[in-house]
Amino acid sequence: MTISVWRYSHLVLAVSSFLLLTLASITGIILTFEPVTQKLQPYRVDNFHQLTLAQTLPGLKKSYSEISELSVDANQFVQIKGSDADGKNLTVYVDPQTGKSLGVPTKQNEFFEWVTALHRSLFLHEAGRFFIGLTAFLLLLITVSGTMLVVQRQRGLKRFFTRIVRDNFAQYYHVVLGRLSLIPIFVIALSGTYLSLARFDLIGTKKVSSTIDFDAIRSKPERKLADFDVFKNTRLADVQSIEFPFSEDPEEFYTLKLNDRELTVNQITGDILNETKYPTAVLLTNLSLDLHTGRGSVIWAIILAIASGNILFFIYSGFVITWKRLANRVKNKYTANESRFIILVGSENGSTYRFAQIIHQQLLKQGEKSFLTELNNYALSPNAEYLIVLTATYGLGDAPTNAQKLAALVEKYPQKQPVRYSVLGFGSHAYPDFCKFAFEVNQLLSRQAWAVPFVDIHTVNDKALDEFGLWAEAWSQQANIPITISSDLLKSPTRRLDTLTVVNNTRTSEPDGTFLLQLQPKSRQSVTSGDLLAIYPGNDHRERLYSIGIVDQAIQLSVRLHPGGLGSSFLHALTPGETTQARLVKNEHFHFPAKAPVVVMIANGTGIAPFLGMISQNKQQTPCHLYCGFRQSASFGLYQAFLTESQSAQKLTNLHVAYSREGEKQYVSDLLAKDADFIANTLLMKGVLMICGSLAMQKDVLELLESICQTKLGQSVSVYQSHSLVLMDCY
Ligand SMILES: Cc1cc2nc3c(=O)[nH]c(=O)nc-3n(C[C@H](O)[C@H](O)[C@H](O)COP(=O)(O)O)c2cc1C
Repeated sequence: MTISVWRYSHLVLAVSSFLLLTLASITGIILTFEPVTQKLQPYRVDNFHQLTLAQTLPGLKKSYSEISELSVDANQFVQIKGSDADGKNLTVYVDPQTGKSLGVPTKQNEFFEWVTALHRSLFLHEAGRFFIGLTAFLLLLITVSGTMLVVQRQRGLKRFFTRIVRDNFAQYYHVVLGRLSLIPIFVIALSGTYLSLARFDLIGTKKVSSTIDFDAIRSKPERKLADFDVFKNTRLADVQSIEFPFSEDPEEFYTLKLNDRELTVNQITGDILNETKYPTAVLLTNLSLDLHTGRGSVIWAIILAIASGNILFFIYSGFVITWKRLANRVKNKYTANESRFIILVGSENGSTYRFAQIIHQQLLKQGEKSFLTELNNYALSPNAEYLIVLTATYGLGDAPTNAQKLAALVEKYPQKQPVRYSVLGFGSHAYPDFCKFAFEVNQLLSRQAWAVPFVDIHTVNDKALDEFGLWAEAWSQQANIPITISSDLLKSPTRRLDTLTVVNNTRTSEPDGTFLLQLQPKSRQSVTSGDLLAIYPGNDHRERLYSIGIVDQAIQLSVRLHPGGLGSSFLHALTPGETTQARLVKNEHFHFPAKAPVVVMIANGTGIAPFLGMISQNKQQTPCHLYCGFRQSASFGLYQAFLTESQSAQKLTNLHVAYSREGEKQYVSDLLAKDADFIANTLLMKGVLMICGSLAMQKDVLELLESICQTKLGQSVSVYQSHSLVLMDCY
């Protein structure tokens, strides 16, 4: 069963019962004070549980001239009805050992009486009782569906009580308190339902009345009450009530209503004249009353009050959660057919929509036609040029509910024109399959003939605004459409620029125009290979990002000069000793893995930059294999000496180079295909593959990795991506 079935049932049940549930909870909380206040009355004797009828009845009979009935209530207060020496009727609480009067019972407090009537029947008699019974039943179903949701959220029954990942206040405490009060709420709901069924005689609670053989009643041997076996063996704690005989006639008898049976006892001989066990339904009704009202135990009454308070919180937090989800419903200005930008969202709890809205609104503000919808609404979009997918991951690395149909729809509706796609995954490292569904979507799109990779897949951990900002910058740079994430959304609104001094610039005239630039930040920076350097060549919003490697304690960039290119021309012109302003951006997901047994680096062109730094910093000599591709051997010349030296220093284990325009005319993916077994083994032993370079190379490599993973490991590459064993930083 999917998560949505439980979620929708939970919601529908909650919506249909919340008014009565609120009323029942409030009145329920008030009513739990009744047993607590009653228990505080001084009518209970200390050794109540040890007393037998043989120890108590003779004394009581002596103390009162006539007793018609003795009863023991849920508070274990003993009450007798009878008359005193003057023949005056009395009803008193007594000490069952001494017969001493302890007090006169008072009528139920009027306020409690009023609240009880409201709680039980809404002052509507039978109709009200029916609705209250129905509410108890709905609460039972809500508890069951809620339990299933927690099981799914926690990924199995075994992990039911393990740590809960904090999403937002309402959601977090809805689950935390739900788990804690699950049992008391279940008991409240089940006992309430049972009591209602019993009230409407839908459960056989009729007691079978006893028949007595009057001819068999003996009047000898006469015994004292204290010697009656049945009285010796019956504890006061097991008694509900005792009816005393009217007169001394042997045909008049004691009727003992115990907790589980009814006995009639000969008043002269102590013989048991009849014994009737109560049906199970009656016992269950009594148990339900104890459990539902907390009448027997102060501690249980307090637990019930807390659980009822929690029900009120669930009603509130449930509405907040639903409100947030509904608030994300989108009203589009343009249709999907006419829009140039299609933004598709996969979200379970709605937060991803907030991010999608930022992009959507920015595009609209700039006069672009943008259409925002959920992934399940994927369709043909004849004017689409850009497709942006923002999606969360749920369950065991699964699709959110509103994205489950995507794969089928993409197969069914291939776009007719090329569309540039970019996927942004939202997830949390608290789950083992980090952003798995986003990687799957990326994989799915990469297989479509019409889909052109535009910006490398990015991920956002725990809704981190800076990670979202990083993707937005990359996308905006690539599309040349300024997307500014407003200062109130990004926590670090003002860009803090660092001053960097140019240490070296090779400014080579390599055939493909590649050069190496080394920069030294003025202030000490915690920067490492794989991080990014953002430059602002035009001193305006236009930002260019470069992957950096740390070589000889300086920041090293590998840049290809594009004729007329804004960023590359700016960097190419920098001369040693000159200073420039730039921003260092942490790029945690592409750092050299601290614990991997082996690292395979895959690059083409200037994508080698971060790897040069990682190799240079590989002092612990983690086995490193570099697969890189260039157009011709001259392009590789820039790095050759460094890499040979690193091999001798055992910072680099193996080097594989492909040239696309010389010799065998190979691509980096051809080198990998030859070493398919090695690649599969690397993943198997939890080694890490890192890919940096062009998106076209990334697409080829991912296709190859998918087939290697499928054939040799029986898994999709997205599984390894989601476990951070395949890391990518492509552009
Ligand atoms: C029950 C549950 C399961 C989740 N499973 C995963 C998961 O397998 N992988 C992951 O990266 N994130 C997982 N997440 C985290 C969400 O994907 C992340 O919080 C996301 O930002 C939520 O987006 P939304 O509010 O739009 O649904 C899970 C969250 C919840 C509540």
